[in-house]
Amino acid sequence: MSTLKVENLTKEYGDVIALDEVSFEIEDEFAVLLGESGAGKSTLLRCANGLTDPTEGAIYLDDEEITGSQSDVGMIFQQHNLVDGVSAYLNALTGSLDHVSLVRSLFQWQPREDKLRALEALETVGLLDEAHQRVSQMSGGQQQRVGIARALVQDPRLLLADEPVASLDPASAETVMGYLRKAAMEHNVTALVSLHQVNIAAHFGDRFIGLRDGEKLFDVGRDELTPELIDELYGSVETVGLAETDDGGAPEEADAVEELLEESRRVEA
Ligand SMILES: Nc1ncnc2c1ncn2[C@@H]1O[C@H](COP(=O)(O)OP(=O)(O)OP(=O)(O)O)[C@@H](O)[C@H]1O
Repeated sequence: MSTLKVENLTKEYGDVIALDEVSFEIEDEFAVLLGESGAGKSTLLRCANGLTDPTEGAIYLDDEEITGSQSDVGMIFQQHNLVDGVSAYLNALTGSLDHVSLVRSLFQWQPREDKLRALEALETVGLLDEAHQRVSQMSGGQQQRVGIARALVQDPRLLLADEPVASLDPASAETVMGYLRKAAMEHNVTALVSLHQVNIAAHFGDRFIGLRDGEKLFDVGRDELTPELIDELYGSVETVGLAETDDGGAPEEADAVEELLEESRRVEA
């Protein structure tokens, strides 16, 4: 159970305003950051992870201001950032490196509870049977699941993921997102995930925050994410490469999103 509060967050890089007074609060939710390239998604996640200092405003995790890298914030990257030559298990174990050094983890001189946590995390992402496989021999989707396990071993209060499935094929992307959501739910962790793929976002998110040119365009729940909002967020159809229907009506992806949303509402009803 955790609350992430983003308060009037502004980040400037010289003349570029990457984030402009963005505010929202998420609590025990699986929230998705949407927006086209350059909208400010990565900058917001970097501020939430303490990797970047805001120019103005602040981010709070359970009322404590985030000021610098925090061990209770787990981060999942697009390029898994794993150690290739070693097993999934040892990679997961490195999630607890705030407690002990890399050398100790490689020689497995690690507390028993950390080892158990690494195995439990691999089980959460469906990789317990592959624990001793080298990550270099795993698929991109499996590697990303190891990345999720590693973040879980940190025992985080907040999970952040920056385009975690951008480099995966659609089927693997769905699988990885399923495990990411399961990981957040099972561990009661608030999650903030940036995604390009609107259909995947609609399938997995509880909450959607749309950024455009560094400003918050919307902050809506599952029932309120409409094709019109998506259109407004991405501007022209060409911008996101969506196909327009023959009659010039709603883009095909917007229709697909609406269908997905209806389906998830039916399932929840
Ligand atoms: N270190 C930096 N120095 C200067 N400008 C930066 C830096 N990082 C980001 N920017 C600028 O800030 C704006 C927001 O970038 P950001 O990477 O947060 O967007 P994004 O939504 O994550 O885009 P993408 O989906 O392409 O990663 C962009 O105009 C970008 O060029």
